[in-house]
Amino acid sequence: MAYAINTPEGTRDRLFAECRERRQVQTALTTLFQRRSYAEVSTPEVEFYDLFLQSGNPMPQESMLKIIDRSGKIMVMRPDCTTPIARVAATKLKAVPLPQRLYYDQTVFRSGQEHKGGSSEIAQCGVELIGAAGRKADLEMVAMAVDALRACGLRQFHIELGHVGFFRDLAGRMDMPAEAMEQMRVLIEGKNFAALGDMLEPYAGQSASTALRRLSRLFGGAEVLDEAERLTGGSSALTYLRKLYTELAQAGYGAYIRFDMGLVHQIDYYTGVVFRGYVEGAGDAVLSGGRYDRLVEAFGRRAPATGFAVDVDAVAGCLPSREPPRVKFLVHFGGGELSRALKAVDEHAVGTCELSPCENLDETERLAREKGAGAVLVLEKGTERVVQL
Ligand SMILES: N[C@@H](Cc1c[nH]c[nH+]1)C(=O)O
Repeated sequence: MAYAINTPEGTRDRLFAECRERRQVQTALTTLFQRRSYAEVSTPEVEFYDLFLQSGNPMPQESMLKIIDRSGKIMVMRPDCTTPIARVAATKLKAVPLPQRLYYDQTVFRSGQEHKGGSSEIAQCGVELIGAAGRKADLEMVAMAVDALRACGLRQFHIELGHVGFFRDLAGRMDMPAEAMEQMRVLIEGKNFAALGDMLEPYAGQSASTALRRLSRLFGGAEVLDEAERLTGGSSALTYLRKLYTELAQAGYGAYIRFDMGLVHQIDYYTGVVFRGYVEGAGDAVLSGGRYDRLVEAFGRRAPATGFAVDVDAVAGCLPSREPPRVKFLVHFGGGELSRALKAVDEHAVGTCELSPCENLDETERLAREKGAGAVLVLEKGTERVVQL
């Protein structure tokens, strides 16, 4: 049977500039993470599906790429980095005192984005602060989210803060069946506010329903907290967000912070502050994270935690494209001249000088012209000369 020479749906080859920009973002992020005392961990690309079942199936099953191993067990291509790291923190790192600061530079695999032209392979660089509850840890994480995007070279971006307690509190005040509650969560997550309005129509008499219908408007600067307070009569989630904001603003992060009280992540392990990073003018979030205080416990160790992951390619796609280096020199070298030839390449700016594999100078000159190089450096019998083309 004829074999189609292409890659599976949702995957693609990435060449030159894309790889360079991806590497640039990864280096900027991992350098920052190390500077803040986060240590690198790496987990397998395949995990048992049961790992995600044990942690309460935090993500839709259909988004996981599955493989059956030789014994018939279901495995999944790592759909998330946080769950395996929670497993590691509760097992391999059990004896290591908390808090633990961990970072990763890994790929996650999520299917279902292909129809939107999205990729099922997502390069993520992220951090997890495990074993730290409360305000200071949340402040560290949100500030680092801002610093991470800044370190990548982005200027026009913001971090949207929300709190899962806000929605949970409102939903708890509603007299509504559990399935309707879940349907409502899905509509809010998809920012499908028209359908949410229709769905809440029969509940119009309940006071929390007015606030839920206004969720789409509870989005913007710190004034959103005032409006949310007016609508709901206040909640501990709002008080907490206000405290965080005051301290972030004092530290100079205020201009980067916005609020979205309708922020509900698709991943379901969050228990407190949640946030997303957006670049001005780009649609999808480039950073996502939040507090997850019960995930590590699902693997046997009580440890509140918070963290975030950056979508490396999404950030790279927002950076101004830079001219790739161009070859200016070819080095033509004779017998016994290999070390001098390599030294010449190494001394030139990266990507501007390369060895010629040709045996005679005419061929090297032809090759140099083809490549658009302006000159050939000839190293023979201890001598050196430059042939301009
Ligand atoms: N794992 C989450 C991000 C995150 C890291 N830590 C907490 N949340 C994601 O992929 O969206």
